[in-house]
Amino acid sequence: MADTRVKICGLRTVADIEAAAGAGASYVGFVFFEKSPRAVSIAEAATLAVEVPPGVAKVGLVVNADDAFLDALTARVPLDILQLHGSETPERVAEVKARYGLPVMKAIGIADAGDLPQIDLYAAVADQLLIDAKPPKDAALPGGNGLAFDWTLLANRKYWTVPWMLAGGLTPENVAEAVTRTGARQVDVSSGVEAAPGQKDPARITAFCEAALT
Ligand SMILES: O=C(O)c1ccccc1NCC(=O)[C@H](O)[C@H](O)COP(=O)(O)O
Repeated sequence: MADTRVKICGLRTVADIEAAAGAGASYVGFVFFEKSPRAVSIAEAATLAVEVPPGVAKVGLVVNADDAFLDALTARVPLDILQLHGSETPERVAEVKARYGLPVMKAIGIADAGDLPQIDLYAAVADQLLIDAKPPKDAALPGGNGLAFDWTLLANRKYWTVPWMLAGGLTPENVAEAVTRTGARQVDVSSGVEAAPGQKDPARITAFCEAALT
């Protein structure tokens, strides 16, 4: 799977960035959602962004963010991609893309076949899609819950008109199987490479990248 691309999400320290970039990740994600154990402030992300080597894309993850927040974020942090991880409509995705001039990745939660039509809807407006597990109804977080969805739902629809990433409950132990089953060319992980919520484990980051990239 030498051409697979990896995103490590929820980085909070320089050591996290070094581990992700050193292991061959193509994307690093910063979470701007206060309730998350992985949350960083705009000021913290501005400091971290400087440490990201060229060639590694900096992704800013927001949840139903308004223009005031996005104005402040994009003014301070040199992001390469905005990841919209809330209930943003296709119209809002198009608006964000036009206003900030950055590629937009829309996260889509999947629990069953009834969720699949959303993928085509958002593929028409987003630059990339992140196909993730739908959070449980009582979940505190809209993502980063370490839950996988039924990968066979994607088995007959491997390709959309825009690039996509597989996310949700991926780990060093299951990522190779997930790639084989879904045909994903890009994978995203957060809790699967942590020692505790919000605390990345460099050894698990390395193991995840090795499993996904070799
Ligand atoms: O990670 C979070 O804390 C988070 C908070 C709010 C919205 C989204 C969040 N994470 C989204 C991601 O991009 C995760 O990497 C993705 O959901 C997969 O997470 P996991 O199942 O823990 O690998």
